[in-house]
Amino acid sequence: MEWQENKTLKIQNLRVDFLTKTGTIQAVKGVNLTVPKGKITALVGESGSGKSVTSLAVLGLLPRNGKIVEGEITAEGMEFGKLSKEQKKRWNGSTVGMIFQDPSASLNPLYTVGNQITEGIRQRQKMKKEEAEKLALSYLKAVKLPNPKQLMKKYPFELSGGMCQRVMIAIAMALKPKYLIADEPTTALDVTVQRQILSEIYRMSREQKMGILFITHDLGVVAEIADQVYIMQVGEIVEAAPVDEIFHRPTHPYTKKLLSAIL
Ligand SMILES: Nc1ncnc2c1ncn2[C@@H]1O[C@H](COP(=O)(O)OP(=O)(O)OP(=O)(O)O)[C@@H](O)[C@H]1O
Ligand code: NI
Repeated sequence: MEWQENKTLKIQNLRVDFLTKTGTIQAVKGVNLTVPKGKITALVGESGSGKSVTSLAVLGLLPRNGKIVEGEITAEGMEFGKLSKEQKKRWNGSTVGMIFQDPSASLNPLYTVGNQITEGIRQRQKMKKEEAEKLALSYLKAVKLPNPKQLMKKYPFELSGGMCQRVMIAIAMALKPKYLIADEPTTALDVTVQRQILSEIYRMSREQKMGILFITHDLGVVAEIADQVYIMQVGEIVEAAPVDEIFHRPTHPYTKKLLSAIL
């Protein structure tokens, strides 16, 4: 798959090791991945294959014992490894945004929902508080959260998991990152909410030309929204192809196994 350089988030030969008491774990072993703008790229693989570690590495958010030992991550003409501390802060959020697997862990428990979205908006563009609040309200409406006005005054602990997840998506929309990594964003949500979130994510990719890396176990979801698919197994990408090819002409035995499990 060929994509224009300046319109992709590119991960090249990424290796991530974890140091543990019992030795070194090679969690990611030379991953190559290209996420083009305006499209949805799915990253699929069994539990423990290194999907979350790959995305945390892209954001510079690896746990303390994790280390990028090799590789390059580039977007918008910048190479992540060469950025200053300040630039890395900006990269995280405005170049690449993330919706985490566990939404309760990614919202700040000390601030109201309204505060968190409004601050996100004002970080990105200078505007009066009232204006930012209006905009925040419109993003909460866009993710179909009920009673958005009251919701603005609530703290994360007052919300369900599904609501937190939608708030995270609203924040991602407000920050308008060039790329968004969504790590299992709809696991543990009921089906109706799941559908709404998927269609919001799809809309962001098309309308805002956002490049989305969508991590999931669910091949049904992949078939529905992804443009291209990467299959990961024990720290490596074993197959990469446009979505139709993966479903109709899988080449790797592991991909075939995954597909046979859902058919
Ligand atoms: N802090 C850590 N210390 C040691 N090993 C870790 C650490 N974090 C992750 N790992 C290891 O890295 C590997 C990849 O984990 P990762 O969370 O990326 O898997 P995943 O593909 O996201 O799985 P899941 O689908 O369950 O979310 C696993 O073997 C895991 O044990
Ligand atoms: Ni994960």
